[in-house]
Amino acid sequence: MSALANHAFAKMNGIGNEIVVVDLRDSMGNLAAQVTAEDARAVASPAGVPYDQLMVLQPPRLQGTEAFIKIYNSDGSEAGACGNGMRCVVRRVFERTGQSAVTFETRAGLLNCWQGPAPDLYTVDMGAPKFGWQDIPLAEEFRDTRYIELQVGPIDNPVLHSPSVVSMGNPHAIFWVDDVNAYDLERFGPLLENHPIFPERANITLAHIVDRDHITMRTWERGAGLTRACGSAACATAVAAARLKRTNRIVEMTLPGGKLGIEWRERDDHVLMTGTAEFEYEGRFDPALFASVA
Ligand SMILES: N[C@@H](CCC[C@H](N)C(=O)O)C(=O)O
Repeated sequence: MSALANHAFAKMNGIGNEIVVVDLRDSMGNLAAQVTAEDARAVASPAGVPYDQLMVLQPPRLQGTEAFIKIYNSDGSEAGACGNGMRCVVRRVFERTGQSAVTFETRAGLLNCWQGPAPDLYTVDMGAPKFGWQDIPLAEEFRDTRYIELQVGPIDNPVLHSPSVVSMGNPHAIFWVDDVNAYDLERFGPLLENHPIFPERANITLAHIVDRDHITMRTWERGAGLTRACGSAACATAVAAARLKRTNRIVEMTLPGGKLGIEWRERDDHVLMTGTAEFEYEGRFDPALFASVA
């Protein structure tokens, strides 16, 4: 029987990024480790609960942390980081415990989170970006990852080309464009996500630099497809733009689902993401969902 059968969940969203939060810390103990890719896909099936990321809270492995969080994409793959999902988890934990600052562990490392500058805002320290080609990872050496040689469309007139690449605990490619809505991201997204240059696939973003303090963007998420928001992509895009000296280190990001504030902090290289998190509804997973994967 799946660890998720009959278990409580909360459906939330982080500026439109569809998130399901499941807290397996108390009730399931070591069964928590047994949530599988099949379970995650079953939850995302038409009879389940729609989501881009499933955030599974497991018992903490390190002293001083609130939980170890496993992050699943709707295709069942695991993600190292999910900024919008983290804000949803943080809101849930703050509301239940009255805390205003907390540390979680994810596959990408420790994440400090705290109440933002207004009651409905949550800040997540997403850690330091990585730029080395092996860290992203890329399939071959690129010394300068501010722009890499990659294009789609005719060789002499590419539709999209020369993305910046960044790891924010997960791989991101950012294509700089004049109008983020002028491209068929549902068509190009899967091609680029699965391009052989990205051995672990990649999240694909179209970004337009409005001015030194403001960027608009849309993202095709690895393992989840077109989303209304991707927090780690917003961090990666802000960092990539600042690295190109085209923006300041504090920027406002406009995504289809809303706005995020991003600061690439000078003193420790960490990226801070601030935004809202919305509760939608809660329920229990129907065990029948998992019957075929039992
Ligand atoms: N929505 C997330 C990122 C999700 C992870 C991504 N699809 C991956 O597999 O890398 C966010 O808000 O950061």
